[in-house]
Amino acid sequence: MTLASPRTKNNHNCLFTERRILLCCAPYKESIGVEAAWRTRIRDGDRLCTECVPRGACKFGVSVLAFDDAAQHMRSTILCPAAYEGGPGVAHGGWVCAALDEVLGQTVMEYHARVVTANLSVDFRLPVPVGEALTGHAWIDALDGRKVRATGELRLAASDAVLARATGLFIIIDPAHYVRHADWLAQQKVTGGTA
Ligand SMILES: CCCCCCCCCC(=O)SCCNC(=O)CCNC(=O)[C@H](O)C(C)(C)COP(=O)(O)OP(=O)(O)OC[C@H]1O[C@@H](n2cnc3c(N)ncnc32)[C@H](O)[C@@H]1OP(=O)(O)O
Repeated sequence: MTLASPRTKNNHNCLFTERRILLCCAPYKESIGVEAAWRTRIRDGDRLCTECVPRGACKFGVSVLAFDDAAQHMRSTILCPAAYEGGPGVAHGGWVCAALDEVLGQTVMEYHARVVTANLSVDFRLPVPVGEALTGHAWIDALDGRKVRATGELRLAASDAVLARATGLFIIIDPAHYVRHADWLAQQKVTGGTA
């Protein structure tokens, strides 16, 4: 498959910022190994964490997202950056949790609404190599009011071996969530990082 074809553009409202975003198809499907039916979105600015927005990329190395809408299943390409090396050549467990949080969270937000993670349970099955192509998989298990449960896996792209698995509980938040937090924090006599 040639990757040189221009992106197919669709206007779409970003769930978080209400900005118009692009849903992009085709260019990187091959890298993620997805069938043509999967809808692929390149992460060029939409639904990134606040600190990642200026650089237009996820700091944890979660890049292309592809969706099987019928199954509410997401696949993503992931590479553990060298900065998150823990043991020699392998990822720090904190990065594994962060990457799975990202993969599950993106899936829940794609199919439901803006959420925060209330609970994440991770099984570390095998060490995760740094700088090696990985895939993230996640799917929705259940929706119950504001609670969304999802499961996800981090796999080695070369063999599809499952390296880590997580289940998560995500809570749908309203637009005032972070305003309430800022108000709460203002009452806590915080010092802005000084001891
Ligand atoms: C924008 C780009 C995003 C890219 C994707 C990244 C995804 C990553 C997402 C994250 O990592 S978010 C950061 C980590 N998470 C947090 O900081 C959340 C901190 N916790 C909270 O803000 C609040 O505790 C929370 C919003 C989760 C809940 O508070 P609320 O006051 O809104 O709800 P409430 O406490 O009434 O709980 C609602 C329901 O959830 C249940 N619940 C809440 N936390 C729970 C918990 N930990 N375990 C089990 N159940 C829980 C709770 O029992 C209740 O169930 P019922 O409706 O059946 O009564």
